Amino acid sequence: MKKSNKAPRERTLSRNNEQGGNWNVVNQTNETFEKYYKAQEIIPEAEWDAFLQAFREPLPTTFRLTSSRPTARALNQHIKDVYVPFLTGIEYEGTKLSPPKPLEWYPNQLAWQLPVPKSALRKQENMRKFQHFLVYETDAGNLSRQEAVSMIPPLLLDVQPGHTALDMCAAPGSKSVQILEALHGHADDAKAGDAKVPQGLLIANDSDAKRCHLLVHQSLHRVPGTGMMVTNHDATQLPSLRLAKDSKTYADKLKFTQDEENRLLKRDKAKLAEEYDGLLFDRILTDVPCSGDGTIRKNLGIWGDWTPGNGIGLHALQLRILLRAIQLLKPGGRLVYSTCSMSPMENEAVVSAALHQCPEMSIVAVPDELPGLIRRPGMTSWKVLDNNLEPAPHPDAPAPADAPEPPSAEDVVPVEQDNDKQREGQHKGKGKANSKPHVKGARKTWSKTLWPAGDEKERGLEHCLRLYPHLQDTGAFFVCVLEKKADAAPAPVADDAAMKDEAKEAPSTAEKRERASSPSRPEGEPEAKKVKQDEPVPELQVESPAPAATAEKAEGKKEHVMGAGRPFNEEPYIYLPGLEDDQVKLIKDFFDISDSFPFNELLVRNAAGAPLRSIYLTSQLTRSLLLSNAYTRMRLISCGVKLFTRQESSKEAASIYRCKWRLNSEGLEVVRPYLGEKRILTVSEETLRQCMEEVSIKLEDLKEEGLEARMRAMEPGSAVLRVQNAKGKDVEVGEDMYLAFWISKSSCNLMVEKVEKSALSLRLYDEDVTPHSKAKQAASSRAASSRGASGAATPAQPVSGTATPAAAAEDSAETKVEATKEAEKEETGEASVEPAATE
Ligand SMILES: C[S@@+](CC[C@H](N)C(=O)[O-])C[C@H]1O[C@@H](n2cnc3c(N)ncnc32)[C@H](O)[C@@H]1O
Repeated sequence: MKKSNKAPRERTLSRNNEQGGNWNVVNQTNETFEKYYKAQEIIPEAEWDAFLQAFREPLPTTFRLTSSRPTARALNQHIKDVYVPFLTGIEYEGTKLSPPKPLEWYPNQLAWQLPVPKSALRKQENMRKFQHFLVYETDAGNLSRQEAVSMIPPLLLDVQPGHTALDMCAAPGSKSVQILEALHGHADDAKAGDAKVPQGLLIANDSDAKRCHLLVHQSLHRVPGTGMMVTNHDATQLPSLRLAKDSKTYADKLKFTQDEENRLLKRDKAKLAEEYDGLLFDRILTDVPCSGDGTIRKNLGIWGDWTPGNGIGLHALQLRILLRAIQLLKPGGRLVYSTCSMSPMENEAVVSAALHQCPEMSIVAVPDELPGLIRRPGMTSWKVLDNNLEPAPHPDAPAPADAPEPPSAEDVVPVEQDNDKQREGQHKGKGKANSKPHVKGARKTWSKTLWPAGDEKERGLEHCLRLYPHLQDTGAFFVCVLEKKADAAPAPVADDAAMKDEAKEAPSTAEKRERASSPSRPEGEPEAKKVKQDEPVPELQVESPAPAATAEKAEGKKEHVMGAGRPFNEEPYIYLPGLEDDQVKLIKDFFDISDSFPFNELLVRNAAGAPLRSIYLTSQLTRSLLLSNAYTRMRLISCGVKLFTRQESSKEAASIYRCKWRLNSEGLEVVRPYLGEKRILTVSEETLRQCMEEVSIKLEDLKEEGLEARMRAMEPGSAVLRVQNAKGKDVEVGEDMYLAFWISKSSCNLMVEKVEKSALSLRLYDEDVTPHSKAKQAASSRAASSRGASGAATPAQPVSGTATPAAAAEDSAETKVEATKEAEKEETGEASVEPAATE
């Protein structure tokens, strides 16, 4: 690992401004942190210095390729052929850099590590090309920048194509993307001629609605999945979804209406069980909100904020989330519990308490999975210490009157380990989670579940994985793989079926009952007993306010009420009547789509249920779910893949096009195996380059011989460009490349998002030849020359915590705000693809 040249215990907090000022320095020490973890003996004494020193080093840059994409292999080769030599020998802070190397434990070596922080990529002129490569390929969905340790939980989840998977706390979504990739299968495993919409299901859930939208636009849009749904629930109260046993139940339905939901409300359980199963999952990820001290290498503010109470405050919420996950897991199913924290209060204590309450669960030892990954065993004993590092008062022992109260989640702001924007100095914990001194009359006791039960060895707690920064130059992480006995009691039908439409109605009696008995048990209730399948968790040994309140407060939105009763204003998804719909019929005919395409799984998103702007595709299972549950009860934020968008054009131009629907790039992969040759144009690499360089090309200007005639012979409208075995400057794509295209009466153009086009250009030609990039370059040189002419002075030193405009611009690219905006434009019909040529 590269050692920093700076004073060992200080690091620049804010991004350096490009003019070279250092303006804020963090003291990277915290005596309580050190004493606490020493007392917990989380690391052998001999490793202590290396452990601590590693936390003070900046985190290397890591990224992984989208394994389900056909581009994965070629792109990996491109990195080896182009970027490894390019980065070899580059100097950073006076030291020659070692080039990127694959993470040896990552399957097929599709993940990479570069021993410089992300901020260095931004700052260093000679690394910019690589930085642009990362930004563009990320936006194009071909790679994800993600912390190395954060890649581990989804890998250990062992998701297989066809599984039903649930990600309980999913935003911003890097792990959901990995799960989706696994559901789709590795691109190399796909057989030629495979013409199948991938089956399987991922429900990615998060309690924060804004973060759910981020999840859709920043992450999931990169790996479009027909079996993908995003929901917005408090994970401790995630409703059990119904699944009709017989597809006849919904055969004629296009929408599950509120009336039907209300009718179901009146059914008794037995009748309901005759018709519906409760949906259970093969795989569940619980990457719970946590205090996040494992991210201290990038969240420098934690150095100042850290207290033992931060971890203790979230223990109750974490346990409730895990218990709800266990209820929703299929017998024989696998569950991964993970945090980016090191405190045993958030890790082993949570797992141990869940195992005690759920004897059908056990820890899976995974020593042979991810060979090459250096891990340390889970702890089998630990101490519960208050903020003064004194033993906390056990609830069974008489506590002195001045004993401190336990910290609660209200006082902690969880850290999101995959937030691209580093919270340097902005960690909001601010050390608030201090165990409060006892206030007369309002005494809270410490939860028993914080303490080891004494049988941690027998329960196999050492099979948990602890990842530490000095082992492989990563952040710290905790991962536990659990499985449910195959012969565990089968789940009864979802008994929360009686929940009413949360958007419009006051909570029903059933809801109130559910909430009262759900994992948010208020303090003072009796001891826990075995949790039964698919019932709200009845009794837990946890003490803290209801999670609905705690999680939101933890997110800093005190007025916001989570869960049932919270407003829900999303548009409904409604299925089209398949080939009975005129527009679907037209699309089938125009694109020559084969009869085997699942036309009944096409749906739209508007209350009228009409194909107005976009047409989506879901998997069969998603369709069954949507037709078995009111979407408001599911709190469905997003689902499926957008396949077709109506191309708006002037009235005059519109008369030219018989079919105004264009194929979306994101849906092309899904629909392509079903397309006949009618709308596919095979072109040369020269034509591809010409299309990349120009916004729109007049047909007579096409250089490829005979191409103009071929295009004129086609009906105007959406088409697909095929470049066979495309080769670029240094790269052999090795696959046929398919790109969305538009042919008008006298011109044509690619229908590919600007960023995706730039990514492709960089990969093929080693430069961005797109008009978008040329325009940007021209604008920046105009700006530079006008600055030169006006003799502008060096900008004033920015105040602490703000970034220079250049850094801010890079940031926004990195946090993909732009991508979000683009995606939103797509939603509103303002497509970010190059406009179709007008007539
Ligand atoms: C550690 S982050 C998850 C990171 C995510 N798995 C990833 O890889 O991108 C924790 C997430 O839990 C969410 N969260 C907090 N309380 C929750 C609750 N009660 N139910 C569901 N999600 C919750 C937060 O909004 C946050 O997005």
